[in-house]
Amino acid sequence: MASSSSSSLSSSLQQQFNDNSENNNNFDLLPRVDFDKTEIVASTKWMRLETLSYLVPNSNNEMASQSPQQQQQQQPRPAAALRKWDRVVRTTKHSETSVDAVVILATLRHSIANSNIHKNGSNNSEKGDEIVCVQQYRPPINAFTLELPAGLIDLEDVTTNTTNTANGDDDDDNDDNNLIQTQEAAIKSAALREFTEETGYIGTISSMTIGPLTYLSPGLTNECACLVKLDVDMTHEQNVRVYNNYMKDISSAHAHDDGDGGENRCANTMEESERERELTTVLFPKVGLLAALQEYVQRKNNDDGGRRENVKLFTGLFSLAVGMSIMEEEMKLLASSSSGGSTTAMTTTASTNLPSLFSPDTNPMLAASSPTTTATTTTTTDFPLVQLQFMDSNNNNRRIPTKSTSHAITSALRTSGFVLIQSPTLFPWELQQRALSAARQFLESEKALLSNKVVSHPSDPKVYAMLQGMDSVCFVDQDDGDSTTFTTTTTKQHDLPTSSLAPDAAAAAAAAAAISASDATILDDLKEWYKAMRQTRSVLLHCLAIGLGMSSSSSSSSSSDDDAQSYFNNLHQENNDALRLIKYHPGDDTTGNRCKEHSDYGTITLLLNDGVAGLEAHVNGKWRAVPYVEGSIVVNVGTLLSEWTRQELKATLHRVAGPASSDSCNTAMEREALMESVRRERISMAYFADPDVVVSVSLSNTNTAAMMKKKEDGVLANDEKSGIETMSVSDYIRWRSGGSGQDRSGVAFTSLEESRLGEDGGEWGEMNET
Ligand SMILES: O=C(O)CCC(=O)C(=O)O
Ligand SMILES: [Fe+2]
Repeated sequence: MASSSSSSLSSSLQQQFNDNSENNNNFDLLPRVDFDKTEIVASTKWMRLETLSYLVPNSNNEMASQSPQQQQQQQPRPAAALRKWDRVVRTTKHSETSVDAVVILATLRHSIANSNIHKNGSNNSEKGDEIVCVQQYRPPINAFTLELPAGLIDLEDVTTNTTNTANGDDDDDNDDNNLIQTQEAAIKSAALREFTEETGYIGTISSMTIGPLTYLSPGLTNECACLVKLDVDMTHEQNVRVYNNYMKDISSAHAHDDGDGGENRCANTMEESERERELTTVLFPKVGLLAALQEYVQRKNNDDGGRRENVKLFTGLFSLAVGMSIMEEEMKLLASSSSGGSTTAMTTTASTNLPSLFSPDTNPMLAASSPTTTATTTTTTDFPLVQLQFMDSNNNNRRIPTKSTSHAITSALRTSGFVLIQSPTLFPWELQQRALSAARQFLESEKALLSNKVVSHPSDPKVYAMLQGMDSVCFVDQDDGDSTTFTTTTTKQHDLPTSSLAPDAAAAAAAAAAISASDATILDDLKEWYKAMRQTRSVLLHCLAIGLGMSSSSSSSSSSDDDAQSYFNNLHQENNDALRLIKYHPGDDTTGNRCKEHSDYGTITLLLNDGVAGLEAHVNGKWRAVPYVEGSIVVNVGTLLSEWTRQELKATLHRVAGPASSDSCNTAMEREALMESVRRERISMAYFADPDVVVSVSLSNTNTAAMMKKKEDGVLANDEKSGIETMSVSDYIRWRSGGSGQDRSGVAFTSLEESRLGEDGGEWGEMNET
């Protein structure tokens, strides 16, 4: 930039600069500090305030653009101007260029524990890696901060390592090498020590890398640090212990405030100074780090179970998270463009999200008291990913979705009927993995298979089980939806007895007994997921009421919040929701579809799967792969909600593709990718939100209405004119579930089948279940 400035400096001045500068001797082009002129303004045990004198070259550009003659003709002018600058220096600093501190980026490698499951008995095989952060009180800002663990480098680190590496050789090159090695060793030992002191974990150096010297706030101080990357090996006994304590803390925090998150106080390894700083460890998922941080900060600053904490972010951590989120977006775009999404328009990209992060009035981290107005949406326009964000609320523990979250979700459900959502608060990655693992274990447990809790699907290559209920969530016996039940029991009394849908405590106990006591945690994990999904359903229905403009006013008064909250949720008070656990068997070329095309029949469906590809939705005349994004779940609309909204929200056909659905593959490679996932087992969990059975619904779908009419014609007095357009939800569910309605087996219809059934009256027995 100032490439010609050296020519304007007299050689004596230049010499003076060189002599006076303790460092940067070889960088002629910089303004130079005259360290001899440094005034010490104030000094304490830890810090010094100094006023520096430095020289700035004059008018570089002007001089450079002139010819040598022009330059000679000009009046001599001072080549440089003297300037002052105040700075803070740590008294612990050894020299102008020595490193003050280490900052530690430590990854909890559950993935490493994976390959060693048998060694330590840890069963976190499904868990995603986590970043270790610390929260502590920082007096200068009178707030808590979330930071990467860090520590000052002690003189001890350097001297210990100097003696270790000194070899008596007085060769200059060797001295330099020794110095570098010494510094490196000092940095490593400081990083390992500080990390364990602050977090209790033992860092390993399998992927240890040391970054260059970086400057933390160069306008203020010459303080500098090296970033050290560490792994936390989760086969290490101490690490497992610290982690288990942390998880215990989290779940007791859960039990206490029904909230989320928790901290590990690591009391046993803590030094007095750390205790005074109220230092705690907090783990965040590596994938989705930015959203998780945002949510944590927002929650802490609002009301975390009655305790507001005023938490701020360390710049380095925030920058890291932004960088990682940019990378995640890039990867997602790559993934969706290479997995059949090539025909999908991709208009929303990471770059469009970033401005909102930096705008004080939209960013919850910058202005914790203002609600966010911009949702973070990514991936494709067909299947956007929305991070659920909530408004500030002084209503204890009530989560009010922001307008932008609500509009992003509603808009996706209007367009494709599908949306991906992420919320580390409502359904953290850790819980997802626990639930999937519990589902797998349940579906494979012999007792469950012997009981009628788990059944094989009559045509698709899968087994499934249903979990239902309110206070005592339990498994539902699966009989085969006896088709005769419907025709023989149909009367004018349309509403199903509530008890058949909400099993009682005795049934719950019986179901629980069906799996042995040692399997109790399986049931607990599944119930936890069920409850998380019930909360998520409630939030989503709140979003939809806001997004569809169902609240009475647009002001953010609590009454309109209540209106929107209850608009759809009031129709879901009986808790008829059901969670279906599904295991698709490993297939081959002869496997048909893993789940034939259908639309869901209820309000909304919340889908979690284990990442094995296959879910496809029929959007704009084409089958498109619904992307899998770690940490997110898929939401889609059922027919009832679609009907309620006069088809404003789309109940989109979807399927789990097998070899029979190669129409979605554009290339041989895509087909091979599909086959690769077909050959793998696939676990998914579909949470169906269903309305109360007493609700009536007007069906505008003529095929459905015609079908209903014909069905009723067969049983009831033949009345061609009445009851065609309206039926109760119970009738509708009964119709869609192929009989009794009790087992919610989820009979699926293609639109083709609906019309065929409409024409000829149809046969319940011909319908396939999803
Ligand atoms: O397994 C899946 O991913 C989808 C299942 C599904 O659509 C259903 O059960 O309704
Ligand atoms: Fe479905």
